[in-house]
Amino acid sequence: MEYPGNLFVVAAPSGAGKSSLVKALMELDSGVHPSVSHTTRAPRGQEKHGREYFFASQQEFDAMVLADAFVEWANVHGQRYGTSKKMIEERMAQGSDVVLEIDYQGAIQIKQMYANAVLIFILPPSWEELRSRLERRGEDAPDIIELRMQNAAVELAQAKEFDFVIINEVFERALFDLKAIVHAQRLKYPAQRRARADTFEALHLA
Ligand SMILES: Nc1ncnc2c1ncn2[C@@H]1O[C@H](COP(=O)(O)OP(=O)(O)OP(=O)(O)O)[C@@H](O)[C@H]1O
Ligand SMILES: Nc1nc2c(ncn2[C@@H]2O[C@H](COP(=O)(O)O)[C@@H](O)[C@H]2O)c(=O)[nH]1
Repeated sequence: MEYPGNLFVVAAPSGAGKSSLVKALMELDSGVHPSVSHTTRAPRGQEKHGREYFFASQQEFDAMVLADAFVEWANVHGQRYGTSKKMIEERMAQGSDVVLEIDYQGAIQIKQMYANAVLIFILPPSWEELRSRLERRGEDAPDIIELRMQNAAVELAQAKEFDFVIINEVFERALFDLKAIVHAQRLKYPAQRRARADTFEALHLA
């Protein structure tokens, strides 16, 4: 089914900067809305239930899997994470663009379900910088950082499966690339060209 809203999937190894980029994009563009995932991991820092994630017990997560409530879910860094089908389909049906910050396994499942979804992979500029961003963020214990660095090797090998790759070295440059992808996608399908409908009419392309 084709919805009036677009679906963007942003994946990256932990620490590459996807949350920072998506947050900055949403501050600039009120047409892009996040999907809040469910996870079995515990909240960290200032995270709030319903804002960063819906924090679920193993039993609650199992029940959602059984009820077919997730459009995708995966095991990531030893925890389970999933995207609610109802949340994203309602938003896209209303004409909102939805952005998912999920791992590569989820991204591949999403592309199988929604052929028009745009898959974007964020690369760090180097392994050293990836580790140092995880350390500087100061939210994960050393053993968790080690696990995330090991998983990053597997994740980076999946970048070639994505529609676009952005290198997040200079933050503003990476944000510019992300904005350009979003704007270009909005012009692609007739139902999504509202912002420049006048141009398409003038060119007899409406
Ligand atoms: N271009 C950049 N240059 C320097 N630091 C950056 C850049 N982009 C993001 N950061 C910093 O790197 C850290 C990791 O970024 P962020 O939390 O956005 O990563 P993430 O990919 O969303 O990680 P996770 O998957 O674990 O949530 C943060 O402290 C962020 O401020
Ligand atoms: N497949 C999915 N992956 C998800 C989802 N929500 C988040 N994630 C990914 O998990 C890791 C770790 O996140 P963190 O918040 O614990 O640092 C990261 O790669 C996320 O993108 C989801 O719904 N599905």
